[in-house]
Amino acid sequence: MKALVEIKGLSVFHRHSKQEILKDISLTINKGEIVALVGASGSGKSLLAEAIFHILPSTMDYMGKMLLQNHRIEQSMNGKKIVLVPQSVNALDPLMKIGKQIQLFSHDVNRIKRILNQLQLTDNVMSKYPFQLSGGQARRILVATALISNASFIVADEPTPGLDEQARHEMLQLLKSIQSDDRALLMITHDFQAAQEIADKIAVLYQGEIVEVVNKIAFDKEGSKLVHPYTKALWKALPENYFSIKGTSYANS
Ligand SMILES: Nc1ncnc2c1ncn2[C@@H]1O[C@H](COP(=O)(O)OP(=O)(O)OP(=O)(O)O)[C@@H](O)[C@H]1O
Ligand code: NI
Repeated sequence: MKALVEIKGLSVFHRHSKQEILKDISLTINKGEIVALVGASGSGKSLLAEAIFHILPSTMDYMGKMLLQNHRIEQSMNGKKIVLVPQSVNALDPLMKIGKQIQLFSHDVNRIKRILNQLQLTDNVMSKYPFQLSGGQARRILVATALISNASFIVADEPTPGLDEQARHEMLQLLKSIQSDDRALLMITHDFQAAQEIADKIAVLYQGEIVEVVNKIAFDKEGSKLVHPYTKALWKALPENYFSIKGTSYANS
């Protein structure tokens, strides 16, 4: 497989204290691959995305290499070769109608329609302002803009919260469809189940370090190939494992 994105020895730290929040992160994302980044709240998932896009908080800095097809990732690639679906729906411009915001990424009307429909959004969202959307609709618009773009690398920071079961399913299917193009996706998520559903590999971030990269194949019924205790805990917390009856216990211990 060909590497699309390579992150090598990335550290993110506070400028003043030099305290590291992300420590020596290395991760390769191949063409056509979906990689999920999972980890607890505050473990540094969003900062990783912010480092890639050169939008770290001004009090922070990074060291290390980030490459897209062997070229250093530059801020000028944002919204073009690489697109971030930010965690906060506040990222939508409150003063610009949705249609205009989408057209910043593409003018291909058919493509726009198809993707909006796949996300259960009707054309009339185009004439609305962000404040007229529900949280779930706003999140779907953010994802739609990324999918509508021609970016080869998409990072989606928590694309599923606030969606009902049907919308969540549609969202995951649509994210998965990126695979059929020559693109790659890094999906940042709390939702281990979503990661397991669509990702080819899952990188587990724990206290600022990637402690394990799990290939899809390791998700056998027993989760026996999982190494790190944190990954095992995430796996055990999945509903299907929590309720499976093994011997006399209810949890899969
Ligand atoms: N702008 C900022 N200024 C100072 N510290 C920050 C800033 N943004 C994040 N941090 C700190 O960096 C750490 C990692 O934050 P980050 O947002 O990357 O976590 P996360 O894994 O994305 O969490 P969540 O799942 O809640 O989104 C946290 O301890 C947070 O307090
Ligand atoms: Ni985050």
